[in-house]
Amino acid sequence: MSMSNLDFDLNTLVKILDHSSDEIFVLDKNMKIIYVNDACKKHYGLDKEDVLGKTSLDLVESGYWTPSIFPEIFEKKAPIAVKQKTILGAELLTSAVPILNEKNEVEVVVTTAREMQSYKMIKAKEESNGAADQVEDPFAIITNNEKMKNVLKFAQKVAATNSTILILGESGTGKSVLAQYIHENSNRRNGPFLTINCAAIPGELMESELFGYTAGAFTNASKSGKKGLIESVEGGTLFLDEIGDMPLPLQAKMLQVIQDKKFIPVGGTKEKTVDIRIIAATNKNLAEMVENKTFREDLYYRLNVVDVKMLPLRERTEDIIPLTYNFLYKFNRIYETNKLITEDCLDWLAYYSWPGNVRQLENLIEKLVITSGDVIGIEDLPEGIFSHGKQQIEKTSPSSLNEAVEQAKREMVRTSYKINRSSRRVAADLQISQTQAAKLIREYCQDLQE
Ligand SMILES: Nc1ncnc2c1ncn2[C@@H]1O[C@H](COP(=O)(O)OP(=O)(O)OP(=O)(O)O)[C@@H](O)[C@H]1O
Repeated sequence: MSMSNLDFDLNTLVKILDHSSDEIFVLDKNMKIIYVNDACKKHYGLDKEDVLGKTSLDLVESGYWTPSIFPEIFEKKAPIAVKQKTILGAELLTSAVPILNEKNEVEVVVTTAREMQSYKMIKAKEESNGAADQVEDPFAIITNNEKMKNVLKFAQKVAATNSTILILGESGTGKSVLAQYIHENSNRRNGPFLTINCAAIPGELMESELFGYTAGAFTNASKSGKKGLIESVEGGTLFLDEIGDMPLPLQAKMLQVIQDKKFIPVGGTKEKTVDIRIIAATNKNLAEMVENKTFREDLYYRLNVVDVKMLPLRERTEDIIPLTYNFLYKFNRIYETNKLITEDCLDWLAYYSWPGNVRQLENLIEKLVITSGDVIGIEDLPEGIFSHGKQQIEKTSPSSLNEAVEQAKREMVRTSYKINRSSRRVAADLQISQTQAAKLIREYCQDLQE
């Protein structure tokens, strides 16, 4: 893209550079730092103002990073990449590229420094003897969607209280992840977090599993009785997943636990008190179940005091690509691979409707990491991904100007796509933006993928 196509001013350009997660800094011919972006703060703890105007030698001598890269680049006048360590302990992969003038002298040096995340992970894995999972925050919820960010903010607020929370949302949207997130953000975080899937425990077992039983409560009961799961969560959080599947008789007992923190074990007479917080989740329409008398109204209202809704993935499409990268990273680590994914593949993933939500995306990426070659391409994607919104394209002679334009557009996009096979190259070929190219490819070239 030529500069004349850029529709923004210098301030916007500076803003763009400041949002780069890589550090960018530029030196003049005297090794004086003439530009640096905001990433210098996270690498060295220095503000731009502390860096600009200094020479790189000043900063190396003050111990901000080591080793120095610049004397060598002025000598060799060729790009160099080295590993550096900063005063804050960040490990960087730093690449410097000299720009030479007509006399073959170094005019400026453009340097980028990127944190070596994967390197850190490998090291941590070696040091922790395989327990590398601790390095990553397992409770992080990835989202770029404003509504979901508000959900997280709200969840943080209610986490600090002791109130019961009902999480609603389709299957696979991350309800369990949110429940765990609330627990980790609450002052119960050092207590236990226990998930009970109400759909998975048979109805007749659920009562004794949850509430425990006294000695001789029923045939085959253990002689000494048994503590229930609810008691084992003392001081922590109980997550009742699929609460809509809890049998009606048990719902009354659960209501008492929520309201009074009290219950009576099966076969017992003495009430027990517990200090637990309850989070419940469902993908069912509880209000409808109340109407049909399959869910207790009083329990519904008690649960529904604080409710949180997880959005389906199709309503937060901006999360698809960050989640894809996250899962690719995760499974590359698990399977000790280094798979990459093509832009076109990402385009198709972003276009798909994901009826199984985040879980479906996660499962697909795991499968692709296991089964694809070094680069995951369109040919690795399952058929179903392309059938969403599929259009039947038939060739007919145009009966109006609009139709003729449409047909010509389609032909151009299809011809370009057959040759170029990527939205970036089609964009360059047809002189349109990549977003526009991706949209047109989706519209006109679906059959070329199959
Ligand atoms: N925002 C997210 N960031 C990272 N991983 C996520 C996110 N949301 C969901 N996941 C992952 O997606 C999978 C499905 O999430 P989860 O089990 O929480 O969904 P759910 O809504 O509870 O599903 P169900 O109703 O079927 O129990 C999990 O493996 C979870 O780790």
